[in-house]
Amino acid sequence: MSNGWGYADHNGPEKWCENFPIANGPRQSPIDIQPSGASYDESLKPLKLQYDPSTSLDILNNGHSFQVTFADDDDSSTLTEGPISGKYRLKQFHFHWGASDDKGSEHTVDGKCYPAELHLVHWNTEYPSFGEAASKPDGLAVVGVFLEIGADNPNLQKLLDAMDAIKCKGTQTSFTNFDPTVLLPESLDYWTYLGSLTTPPLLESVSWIVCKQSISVSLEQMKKFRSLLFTAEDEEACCMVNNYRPPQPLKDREVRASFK
Ligand SMILES: NS(=O)(=O)c1ccc(NC(=S)OCCc2ccsc2)cc1
Ligand SMILES: [Zn+2]
Repeated sequence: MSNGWGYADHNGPEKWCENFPIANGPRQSPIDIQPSGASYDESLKPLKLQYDPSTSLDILNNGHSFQVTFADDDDSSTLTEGPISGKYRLKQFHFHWGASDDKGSEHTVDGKCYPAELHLVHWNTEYPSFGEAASKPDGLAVVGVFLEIGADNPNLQKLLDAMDAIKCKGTQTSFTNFDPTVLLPESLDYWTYLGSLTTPPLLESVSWIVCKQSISVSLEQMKKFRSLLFTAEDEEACCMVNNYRPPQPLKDREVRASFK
């Protein structure tokens, strides 16, 4: 791929294996979650998410999605309990979404796609940094939350209001005092399985934690997501939509449920 990976026909998910052969590995993400095939595990603990809003730093259009980055130089914003051991620090959150409401999520549930999916990315403090953790089988933990078309979600509004400032690839702006807890659903029941980053470098280092309950997003709010561009200011504009990888083979993995 001449100009790096993306989501177009010439550089999208079907082509990633050319530069990232792990794309065909044994624990790739996302997957189609089949609730009837998931086994309830009573040993799974409730998720413990403790976020300090003062750790939010900025919001960036990285040319693949937009992400809010957090200060991760201490244990102010962490994920503990749940299916993981130890303490994982929040590094960033971002979204994946579609050009229309019938697609956009990365994980699916019995083949159902959601219009968008939120990923809260954490790294294991057993390791010195995100970069180090990203190459370890237990290095990362990502909490996934589905967005479903419904009522306007006021908790998304601060993000959406920042979109005009990060329309183009490489643009960023300050994004302080934001508590990502407001983006979580009421119930934190979850499915969990061992997988990977869903974008290159597709490293197989992620404990996936996918919430069963979705959060709402309105049609107007989805249009705002779709107003972002994959492209930089000096390039021909290309709308940032369909920035999702389709489900990958489950292979020899189990999906566990924290709920009956
Ligand atoms: N969609 S995802 O949640 O699986 C996801 C999360 C993080 C990333 N990548 C990040 S944050 O990369 C930072 C740079 C890096 C360093 C070592 S490996 C990647 C890619 C995909
Ligand atoms: Zn993601």
